[in-house]
Amino acid sequence: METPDGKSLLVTDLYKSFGERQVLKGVNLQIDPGVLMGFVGANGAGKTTTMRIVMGISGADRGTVTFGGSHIGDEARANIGYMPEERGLYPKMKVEEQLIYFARLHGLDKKAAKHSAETWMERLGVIERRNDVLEKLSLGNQQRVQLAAALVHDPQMLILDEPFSGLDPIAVDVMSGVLREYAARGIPVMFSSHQLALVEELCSHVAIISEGSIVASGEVEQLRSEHSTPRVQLCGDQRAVAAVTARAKEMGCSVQSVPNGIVMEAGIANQCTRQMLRIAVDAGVVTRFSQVRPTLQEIFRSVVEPEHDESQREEPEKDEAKEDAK
Ligand SMILES: Nc1ncnc2c1ncn2[C@@H]1O[C@H](COP(=O)(O)OP(=O)(O)OP(=O)(O)O)[C@@H](O)[C@H]1O
Repeated sequence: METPDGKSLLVTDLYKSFGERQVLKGVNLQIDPGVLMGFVGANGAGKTTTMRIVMGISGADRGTVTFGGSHIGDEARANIGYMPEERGLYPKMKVEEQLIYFARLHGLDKKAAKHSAETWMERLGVIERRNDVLEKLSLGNQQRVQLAAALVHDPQMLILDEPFSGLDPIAVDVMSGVLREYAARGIPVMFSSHQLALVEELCSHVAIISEGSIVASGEVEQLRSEHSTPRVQLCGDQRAVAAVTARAKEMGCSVQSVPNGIVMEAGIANQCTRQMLRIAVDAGVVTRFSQVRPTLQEIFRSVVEPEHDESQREEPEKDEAKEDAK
């Protein structure tokens, strides 16, 4: 495999409307070499539209996309491994034949294409299905082949639209391992997902899109500190928990129950954490006293208003004349 030359993808101020409906309203993204970025947002927020514009499948009304500092064109896109949401393989073609075909399309010679196809079929656990037509495979296995098709040409960047949807836990591990490995090699990786816990576990960076605008982006750790209300968790026996709960309530501190304990907003509690701990220890047994870090789900909820979640609305009919059919 070639050494990547460290290119970044930069998306600047993308706008896109479908008819009267403005679906992208100034999307900005930067994915640097080695960054593994989760692209998250409610249904209809604009993830697929953004990725399709990057890949040249759909055109932007305004805005630019550069890769390695130059305006992105067909040549640069040929170096991107892309997994489209609608997938894009030939159902009646054999797995191996199909992978060799995609590798050849990207310029690999016959021998290199066969070698790469074999490597990825082996790595992704579909080598035994190499002579089966794609449609005979389970959906999860078809997705593994789809990933192989995005990787056979040794891309310099990965853009994957919901690569984890419908995968079993083993396939999730395989997919996660491959994405981590690419990022570790210095290749920028971006994928969309609704599985926030998975994104949180896997990604160094995250971008949250809501109603066509990026509402939060950056390193996951940085977002945690930017979007958190300081909170502390206290767990212990019933007496310890009851004593602290009573004191926290007296102080007007918001308290939430969790198994074997409580979480307090630290705004007030912070000033008297030692006092709280002493009250708990004096009253009973304390098994845990720690700061609570917000999950990606909580950050997501805090930046995406429920009314912006299109999954809670009626979905309007999509334009029949899909742009990619042009
Ligand atoms: N070709 C099209 N014609 C008309 N509207 C479209 C077209 N493509 C997308 N849209 C609309 O644009 C909005 C954004 O869609 P998009 O597929 O980018 O969202 P998404 O964030 O990927 O959603 P999901 O998580 O559900 O896949 C939606 O309201 C969708 O209905």
